[in-house]
Amino acid sequence: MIEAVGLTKRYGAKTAVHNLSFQVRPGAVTGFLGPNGSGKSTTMRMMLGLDRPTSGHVTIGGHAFRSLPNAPRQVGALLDAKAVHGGRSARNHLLCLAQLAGIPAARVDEVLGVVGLQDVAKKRSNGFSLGMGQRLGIAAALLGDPQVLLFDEPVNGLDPEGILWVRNLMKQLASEGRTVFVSSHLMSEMALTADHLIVIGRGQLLSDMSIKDFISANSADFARVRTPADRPEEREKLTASLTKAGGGVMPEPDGALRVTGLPLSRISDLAHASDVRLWELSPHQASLEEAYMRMTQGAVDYRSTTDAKEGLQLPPPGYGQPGFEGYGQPGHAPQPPPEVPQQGWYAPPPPGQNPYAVTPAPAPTATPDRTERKTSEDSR
Ligand SMILES: Nc1ncnc2c1ncn2[C@@H]1O[C@H](COP(=O)(O)OP(=O)(O)OP(=O)(O)O)[C@@H](O)[C@H]1O
Repeated sequence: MIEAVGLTKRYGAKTAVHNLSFQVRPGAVTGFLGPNGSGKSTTMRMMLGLDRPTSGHVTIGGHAFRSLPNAPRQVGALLDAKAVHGGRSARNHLLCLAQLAGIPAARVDEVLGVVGLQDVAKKRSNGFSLGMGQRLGIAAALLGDPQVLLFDEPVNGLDPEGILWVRNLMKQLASEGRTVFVSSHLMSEMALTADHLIVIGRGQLLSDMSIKDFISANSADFARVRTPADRPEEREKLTASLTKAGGGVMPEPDGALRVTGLPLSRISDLAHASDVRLWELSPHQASLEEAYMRMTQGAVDYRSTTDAKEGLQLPPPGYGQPGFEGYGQPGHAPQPPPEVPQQGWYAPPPPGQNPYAVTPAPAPTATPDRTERKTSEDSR
């Protein structure tokens, strides 16, 4: 198990990680998500003893990484796949690592086979593609057959077959009872791979729960209802009936109705009782990506200047605020979205509390330029 307690890292005036506390349990794949610059790599580096926390601590199996006896046999990590000596062959690179950790050479050939690099094992790694480099990094992480594995963007540069392979590998490692902690920006992939999610924004914990709970806590499920296009009066009759029954009703641009607060069966019964025919009645469940966008909307440092909100619907006034009673109230005209402490495009806020909607995070200054990384104890 990995445990972070009050973990904080400051680089001069810059707070990269602020008071993070969470546990990563064995037997599951835990996804580590957050916008660019939110502190994921910094957190992982502190886990691996590559950066020293300013305050707080992080332990693996109850020990700080630096005091773990024979750490490579207990913890394997892929942080930066390019961190290899390009003049060495894949096999020699792994042999060096194995010798340093007292791991038998036979294990090197074993992991080369596991990651599918056996045919290029004798080739210099500076001729490797991005995907081959990732596979070599994963082989290095697996070398000591460790119980705890950390992967920073493991599918970066992999083709679809490679991505599927990594997904199955992570799941298999977790099913063997290992602790698997993996960061990624690929939400669709995370949704298929991870059981549990830890989400951070601007160095602070935003969420720590199962994927299923995360999606339901950060999405507004609704039903799409469509009545015959040539009978607007049926649409109005149904809107009145659904609203009277306590549902929220909002028209969609294509003529359908977006209904919240009523189960599908109730919508169907109300339509039947009002003598309204339905051409469509379908549930809409948010994807992990939608839920993630809502959760992190106030914690994104870098955004395009082009208008990515095109095509997104404006939420009705009060949406996501305590006391909001649904769509379809009389006189509901689209209003500008509530203030969020960022510029850029807007996605509707989560139904629950968004920490950034209430208390803007202490804003560590964002510097896309990382030239200052050369400072202090950055030992990479
Ligand atoms: N050695 C350093 N010196 C100064 N600032 C740093 C250093 N390392 C990280 N930072 C800053 O800390 C913040 C967090 O960076 P980090 O690389 O941990 O984020 P991340 O979530 O991994 O980002 P990405 O998803 O883009 O990889 C960033 O603003 C970054 O510029």
